[in-house]
Amino acid sequence: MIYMSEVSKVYSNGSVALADITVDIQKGEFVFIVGPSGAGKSTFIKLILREELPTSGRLVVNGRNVVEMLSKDVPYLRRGLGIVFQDYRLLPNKTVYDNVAFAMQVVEAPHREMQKRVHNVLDLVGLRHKVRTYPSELSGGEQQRVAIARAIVNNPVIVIADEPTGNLDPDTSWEIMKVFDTVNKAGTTIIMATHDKTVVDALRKRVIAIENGRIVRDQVKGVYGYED
Ligand SMILES: Nc1ncnc2c1ncn2[C@@H]1O[C@H](COP(=O)(O)OP(=O)(O)OP(=O)(O)O)[C@@H](O)[C@H]1O
Repeated sequence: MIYMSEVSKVYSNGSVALADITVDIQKGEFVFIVGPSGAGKSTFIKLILREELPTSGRLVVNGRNVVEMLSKDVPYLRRGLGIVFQDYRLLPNKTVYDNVAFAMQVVEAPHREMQKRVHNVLDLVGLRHKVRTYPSELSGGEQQRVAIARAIVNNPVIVIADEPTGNLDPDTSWEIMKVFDTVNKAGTTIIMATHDKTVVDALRKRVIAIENGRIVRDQVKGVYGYED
């Protein structure tokens, strides 16, 4: 699903964000990316999304060679990827329904199919009753559930989440993690960068630890491994 071979990323200011990363993530896996601030976690995610290109190395995402990909093919890559951010990034002037539907309009889905699918994913995240609500009228946890609904509405093969529980209290974080677990059990690969020790230690999923741009640990039923 995701294959990196000897991938390095040096930003134009000379900052070495990733060095010699080799990793293989299979379909259906749930992977936590952990490590200290500045270790390279966000850069790892940006390479998968092709927001940044590796300086060297090979990178294949969902069967596509990301390094040699033409710019015009990037939207096809991104259609197979769902993305969830720490700060939700919902459109404030659109309802819950429209925030989720918008992701399907972009790919020109037929109207009926869209309605059905949007209601289905809002059911899955437990927010069917909030379809007409605006983001400002929702709690942080509810906003994040809308963001997850939006990320999965087009049936992506991989969902990538960058600190999705970073702004949430522990109880709400658990609810969000349950939603991710349900999405994963339905077969979607999940890659999540996080500083949430409680969540990582409780779920015992694969843990990849990055420090100074290098993978220092890759555990099958891993733990967070840091004190913060
Ligand atoms: N656009 C950029 N230009 C130059 N250097 C960058 C850029 N983005 C990140 N870096 C540097 O690359 C290194 C890795 O940063 P990255 O954001 O990937 O770390 P991180 O593990 O996600 O950190 P955090 O947990 O704080 O989000 C850091 O030294 C950072 O300063």
